[in-house]
Amino acid sequence: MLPTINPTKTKAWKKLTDHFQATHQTHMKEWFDQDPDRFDKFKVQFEDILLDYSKNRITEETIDLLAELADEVRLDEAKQKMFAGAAINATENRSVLHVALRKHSPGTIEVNGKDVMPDVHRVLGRIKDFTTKLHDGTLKGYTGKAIQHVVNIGIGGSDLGPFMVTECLTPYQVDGIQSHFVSNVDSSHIVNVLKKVDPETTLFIISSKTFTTQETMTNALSAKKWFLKAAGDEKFVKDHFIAISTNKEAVADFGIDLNNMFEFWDWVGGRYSLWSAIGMSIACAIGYDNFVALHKGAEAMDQHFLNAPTKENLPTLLALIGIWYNNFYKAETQAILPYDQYMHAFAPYLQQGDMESNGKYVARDGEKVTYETGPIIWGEPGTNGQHAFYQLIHQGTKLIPCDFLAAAQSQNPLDDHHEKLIANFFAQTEALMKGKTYDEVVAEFANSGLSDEEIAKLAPFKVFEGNRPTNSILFKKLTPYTLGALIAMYEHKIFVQGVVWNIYSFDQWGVELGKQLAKQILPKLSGDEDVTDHDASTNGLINAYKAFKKS
Ligand SMILES: O=P(O)(O)OC[C@H]1O[C@](O)(CO)[C@@H](O)[C@@H]1O
Repeated sequence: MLPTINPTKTKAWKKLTDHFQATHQTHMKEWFDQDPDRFDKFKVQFEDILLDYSKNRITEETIDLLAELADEVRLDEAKQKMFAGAAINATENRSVLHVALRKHSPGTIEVNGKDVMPDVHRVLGRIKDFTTKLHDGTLKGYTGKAIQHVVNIGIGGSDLGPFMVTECLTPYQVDGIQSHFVSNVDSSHIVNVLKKVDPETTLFIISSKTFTTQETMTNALSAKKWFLKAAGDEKFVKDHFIAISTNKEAVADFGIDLNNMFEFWDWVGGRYSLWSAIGMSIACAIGYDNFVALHKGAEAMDQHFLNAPTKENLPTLLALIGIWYNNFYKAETQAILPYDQYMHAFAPYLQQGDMESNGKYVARDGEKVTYETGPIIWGEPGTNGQHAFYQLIHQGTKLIPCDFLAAAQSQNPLDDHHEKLIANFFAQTEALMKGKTYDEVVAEFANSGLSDEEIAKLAPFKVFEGNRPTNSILFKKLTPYTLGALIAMYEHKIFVQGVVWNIYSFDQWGVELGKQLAKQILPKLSGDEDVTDHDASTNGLINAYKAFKKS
């Protein structure tokens, strides 16, 4: 169990509140002007990943006080507990061991007195055997043709992580294999995918921790029906359907041969499961060795997180800076802005990772918190975002801390595309920090031919306050290893924030009520009778739906 410590009652919190009052009106530009070493002071490099956090509204004292806060809430103890397999997910009485899934170095990790590592490596061995057969063409469909299409059917953590990684690592895709993902229960999703694949050469991976999730089970049944329409015999299902789950009975009930089931365990949270057999679709897409490289990057980040002091610790720094804005500046959101088209699914992935983990208003003692917890996560790849929502980041009324991410080496070098991309990244963070003063704007009008009066009218619209915070995360290349490290960095950032906010980051009770009510509403959508047993709005919507459907 993690201790219950209200962060707002710590000495550090009080000091941070005073420190905020003393510093929040200072423009970052002043700090840059005063200190030519500011970049060197506020940058950390871990292997090929550089974090520049100098363009934040912080001083060295801010970081000192945030580090004190981390100490007072006993962050180190919480880390040790997670890595040692303690049941820190107390509301479900479970360990939280995604770090065990990517542990390739020797050592044991025990859950209830049993070392989990042999099982982890046994399943990894099965993934290796399976994907080797897929890639050498010995995995055949019911007519003897080699498998060419891999369709992952899952949702939430059983989709977002594998989809994001597969997209990020598109350049590593194994020749001859095409990956597809189906998540939404909206039939358009599966119908569109099924149009692109051939039953003779398609493997369906049914990914669901519980194997009860409505969306996944509905899509899986539709896939099976579609397949049987072509194959004609249940005996062929075993050649085209595999299951990734913790629930053997449900997998068997669905009709999947248990030899085709790849297991994981209840100590793996859905949104932390891409490292487990849930990553089968990743290994199918990029090959087992690259899947292991992804693991190894994450494992290296795990060790860095566990051992590096706070001020050199990438996940911890990102977490504490996030707390500074969330709780003292009252920023409501956090933007994730990868300057990398292959990372287009990174922000949606982190939406679940972060918001399902830290979107909680109940503290570890069961009382309602009196302070802000998890931010709203959003974002799009640059430069597309620049032409959509950056106006608001630059000149809107809201403070939006942003993480900018990019690789120095392009996966597809072409003329000066990459230089232009990177120039935009650097320029945006510079503009957000510096802004543009009234005098600078007026000076730009020098040869415009406009009168002083016309200039004075226009100038206010062209002023940028600046002082808008960014983290810059620059890495050498988006390899499997580096991607693994980046994902683990964000996972641990989320962990640190949950520890400080005194909440349980590894349950997700907040998704249950909607699921329950959907089950109640479903049968009422058929039949002619008017529905009257919900609130007026819900009754009205159900009845309007039925009327539209009939008409
Ligand atoms: O893997 P499962 O059990 O189908 O669950 C899918 C997703 O549903 C949730 O339980 C809630 O949306 C997520 O936490 C999880 O990743």
